[in-house]
Amino acid sequence: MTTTSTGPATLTATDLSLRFGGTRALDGVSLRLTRGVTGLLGPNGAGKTTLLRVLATAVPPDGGAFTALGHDPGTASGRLALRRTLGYLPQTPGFHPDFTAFEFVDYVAILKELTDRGARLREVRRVLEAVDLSEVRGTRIKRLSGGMRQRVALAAALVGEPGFLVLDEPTVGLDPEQRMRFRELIAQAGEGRTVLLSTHQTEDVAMLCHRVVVLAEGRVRFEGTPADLTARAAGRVWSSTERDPNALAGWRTGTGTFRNIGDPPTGAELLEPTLEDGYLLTLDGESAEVTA
Ligand SMILES: Nc1ncnc2c1ncn2[C@@H]1O[C@H](COP(=O)(O)OP(=O)(O)OP(=O)(O)O)[C@@H](O)[C@H]1O
Repeated sequence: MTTTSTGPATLTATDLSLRFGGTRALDGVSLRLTRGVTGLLGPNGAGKTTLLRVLATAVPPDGGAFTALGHDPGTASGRLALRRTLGYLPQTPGFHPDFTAFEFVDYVAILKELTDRGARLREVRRVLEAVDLSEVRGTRIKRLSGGMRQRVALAAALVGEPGFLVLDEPTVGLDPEQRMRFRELIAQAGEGRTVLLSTHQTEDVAMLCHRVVVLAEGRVRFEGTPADLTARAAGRVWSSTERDPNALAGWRTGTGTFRNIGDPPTGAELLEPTLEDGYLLTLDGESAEVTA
């Protein structure tokens, strides 16, 4: 399922910063995106949503600049051009619960300036079909399950074939089967498009992203391939029968042994690293949340 497309930069951001009072939500973020799905990982409060909102032109940065798909949102015309090719799935999509799935997506299509009624209705049907919601398109959103609502939000983001898709934790709250289905949809969306996907699920990144950015305290801690992030943990994951006090983090696994990350003692039984291990080590264990 992993998207492999690379190539020239479609988005380049330089030194983006944004403060909320005394909080530096973004503190000099520079990054480069290409076509395909890039994962954005980071602990709570790292600045992921803020970065996505800036890149989706929902809020201007205090400092720094970016261009996306050749458009400069620092100018009024560039901002408009970028918005016309943008699909944004925010963390809390603002549904009107009494709208049906069709009415909501149609409403978004109108906002996206699809003014020809026939073409617009065809496009709404197309995106609802793409996310497998054709059968419930006449159902009110308040009666849909959480997973279906997420798919309505994705359909709305896909209206008008955007070249740049910004997805803020789209798989949160989904059961494993729905999450798998959603990953397939995002992988399809990533073919030929630039997709930035914020998530807390390291498996989302391992299974579907060709690049990954790790953000912490408003700064980029890592930018590269999922394989590079995993490789950071090579030789730094080991098993033990008791909790190892020298480990940066350690947790008891289902088999009763401990999985530790950090600097292993001599003779330790090394384990195959995962992307999550590489991610936790990148955060240096400081703000990593490890749930066994
Ligand atoms: N509108 C706001 N007003 C004040 N502070 C804000 C605002 N939005 C974000 N922040 C602060 O900026 C920092 C980054 O928040 P942000 O929501 O971008 O993090 P996040 O990585 O998306 O977190 P999470 O994983 O919990 O969604 C946090 O300290 C947050 O409290």
